[in-house]
Amino acid sequence: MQENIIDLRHVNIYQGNNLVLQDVNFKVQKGEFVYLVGKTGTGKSSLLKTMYGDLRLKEGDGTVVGFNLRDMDWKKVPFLRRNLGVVFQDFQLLTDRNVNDNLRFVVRATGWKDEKLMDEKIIDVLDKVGLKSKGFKMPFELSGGEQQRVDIARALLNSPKLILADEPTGNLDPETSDEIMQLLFHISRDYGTAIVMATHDYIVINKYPARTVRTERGRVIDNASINIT
Ligand SMILES: Nc1ncnc2c1ncn2[C@@H]1O[C@H](COP(=O)(O)OP(=O)(O)OP(=O)(O)O)[C@@H](O)[C@H]1O
Repeated sequence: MQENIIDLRHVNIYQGNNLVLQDVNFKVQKGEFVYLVGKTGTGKSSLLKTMYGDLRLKEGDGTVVGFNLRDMDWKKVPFLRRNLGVVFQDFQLLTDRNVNDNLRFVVRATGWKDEKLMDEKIIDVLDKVGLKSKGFKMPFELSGGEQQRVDIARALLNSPKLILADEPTGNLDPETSDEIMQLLFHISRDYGTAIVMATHDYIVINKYPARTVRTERGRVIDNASINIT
């Protein structure tokens, strides 16, 4: 049976009083990889924010990783966040501590108590992103690509069924973007993690084809042709 990791039905998304996207119908299944494209300001980030609980769902119905966004108490947002990973363009690592401590900060904040299990998990996610030997490095000692890998490792800490990535290759050179794409596709394929990735990078999409969804004139268009920009 197909498992919907995301299921939005007739959702209207607002920024303040402005309707940014209307009548959004969007489903993503287990392990699926989906690109989210669209001109700047058309609502890609707003759609992602709705799915990770940063924007409240006021109209329509939606479930993400089993959480009902419509009826969700704000207090439940941290629980939603524990069940999905978010990756940003600008990495957002804590600059005053090393990689291990960046990851430890997140596992502690999400309720882990057992130090040994925490250490094992940190080694596990660093291994998954190819950075097992870099745990003691400070963020400034890492390249942009390595910092993005740490950000992805952080997103993997709670073994999520879904990763939402907002332009994860936006700050990277083409070769490093390529490595990050290979890593994201590997995570999706081999761990069954659904990934929704907002991007402007058509070179990446052409090289790593997948279902593409576009925000345009207040709508979300599924299976969009990537040739129309
Ligand atoms: N915090 C906010 N308050 C008010 N309006 C906002 C806010 N954030 C975004 N908007 C508006 O909502 C609309 C959609 O913005 P959004 O950031 O979702 O677009 P986007 O497609 O992700 O753009 P980009 O490709 O530049 O990241 C834009 O008109 C933007 O100005």
